Amino acid sequence: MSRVLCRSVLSLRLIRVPMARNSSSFLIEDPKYSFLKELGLKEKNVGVFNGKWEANGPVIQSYSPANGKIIAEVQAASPADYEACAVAAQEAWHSWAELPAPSRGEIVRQIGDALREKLQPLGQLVSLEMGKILPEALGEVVEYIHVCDLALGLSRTLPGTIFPSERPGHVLLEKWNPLGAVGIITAFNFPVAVFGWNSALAMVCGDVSVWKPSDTTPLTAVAVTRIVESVLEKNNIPGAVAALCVGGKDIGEKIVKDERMKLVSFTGSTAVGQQVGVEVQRRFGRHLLELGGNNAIIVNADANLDLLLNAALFACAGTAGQRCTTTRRLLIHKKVYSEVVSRLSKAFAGVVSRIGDPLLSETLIGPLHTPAALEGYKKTVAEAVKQGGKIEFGGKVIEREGYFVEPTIITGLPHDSPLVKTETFAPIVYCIEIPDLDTGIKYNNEVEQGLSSSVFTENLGDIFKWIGPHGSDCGIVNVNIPTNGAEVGGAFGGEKATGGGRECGSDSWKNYMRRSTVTINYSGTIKLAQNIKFGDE
Ligand SMILES: NC(=O)c1ccc[n+]([C@@H]2O[C@H](COP(=O)([O-])OP(=O)(O)OC[C@H]3O[C@@H](n4cnc5c(N)ncnc54)[C@H](O)[C@@H]3O)[C@@H](O)[C@H]2O)c1
Repeated sequence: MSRVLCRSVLSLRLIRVPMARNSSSFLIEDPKYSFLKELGLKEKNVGVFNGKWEANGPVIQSYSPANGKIIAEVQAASPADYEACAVAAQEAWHSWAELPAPSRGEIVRQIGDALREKLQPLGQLVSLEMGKILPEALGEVVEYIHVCDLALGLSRTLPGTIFPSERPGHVLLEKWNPLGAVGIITAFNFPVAVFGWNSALAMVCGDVSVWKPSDTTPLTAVAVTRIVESVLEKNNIPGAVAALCVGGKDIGEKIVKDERMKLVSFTGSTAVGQQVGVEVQRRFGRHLLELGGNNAIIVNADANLDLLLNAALFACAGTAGQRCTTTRRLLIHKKVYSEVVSRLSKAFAGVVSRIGDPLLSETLIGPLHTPAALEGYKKTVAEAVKQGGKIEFGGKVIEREGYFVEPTIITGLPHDSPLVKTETFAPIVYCIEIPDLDTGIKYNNEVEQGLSSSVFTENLGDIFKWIGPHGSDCGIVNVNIPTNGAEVGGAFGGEKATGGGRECGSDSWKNYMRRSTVTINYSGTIKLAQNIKFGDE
């Protein structure tokens, strides 16, 4: 319910206007934000890159959620601009796919280095435009750098298996080839990393991409694309290998329906992802879905509570609850329930004074991203109270400029209430008492989403139960760490309504390639498999 409301209010934020005449009040002109110019951003930016920067669509004003002020403007894509991107990307694919994978890896390595050079200003931009605190924003850029490193190694190790053939004089092997053009649609909350996860692997696999970022983080997308462009240009590679198409739902829908986009990698809400999945399937395209989460930590009776509380503070309140992996449910053993709720409330109280401007070093929690998210938070808190929930801590919007709320702990709601089973993208955690681990696992698994989960325990047997067939049904199954903060290397993604996609590590490269099973006969005679005799031979 709150998601629907969020979406309708969000659209109010996307004020599409003619280019503003008097733009002197834009934050980009404030020397405090000089890092924006270090990234090549201006008051008015072009949001479409197809090898050339040209856009004819509506103008989007990008706001800082910390103060509601306009940072700068970005001209988004028109339908014709999208078409130009798709055509240019396809054209660029021919030469890109012919480059040996290690040469493509070398380009991705250089992108990693170019990101290292711009780490600080790019992190600052993410912090200003998305609202996460600077250390987390820098971490997000570092994730892109790490995935470039991973992709570089992959470019020299992309496998292909040879199987023993049952036929003499035959070779049976698997050959992996690039897909072609890939559409990448990303969410607001990881405006750099999620593109990086997809782009770096897709590039070494020999694919080109058309990226449609969230229309509330368009400046970050322009800055990232400029960094990638600088490397492509230096190496005489067509820019459309990494095309950018800033836009809203309209451009997203074009990508989803476009048969030229062999894979659509979509990161966002479950509601939109479900439509995307169905539409892409309708044309028998491939999809990679990274959707919503409703993540739980189980606190066992024997949990190390110091460790748990340290983890839970970041997991529940960090990023103002705007990670897909944020902990939204704490399933706490009855023996330690009261202690955990009381100590967590104290920990939350300790960070309230450190909610504020995400660019300041003392800040631990920044704002929500939009006024719509603020409304979603208020609505969920009000509904929880109406349904008999108790606000143990927080529950209020902070009266100051920007979209700030208190991290919130709610007790007293049934484990299976619709509110508890819904992802509200804000720092709200429900505490639920459990009699034992089995019940905790049952509650963990009863929500529609299946992204991340964690148990805090010192018991080896419980750990193996948790990671086994009757344990957590999520894609990420942690022990004694928060549900959030994944590292590059392991596959990232979730089951059920989280979409089933995997990115960023392990064998997720397979998403970006097609597999051919090849049988080569060098025997000089035709032999059928299974020794079948056909005709009179
Ligand atoms: N599982 C993951 O890896 C992961 C990572 C980050 C965020 N998320 C999820 O994303 C959500 C928050 O992000 P959001 O608010 O930006 O999500 P959203 O679903 O509102 O938007 C995501 C993207 O889809 C585009 N879009 C909207 N309608 C579309 C349509 N009909 N067709 C194609 N594209 C369309 C948007 O413009 C945006 O670029 C949360 O649910 C969060 O859990 C998941």
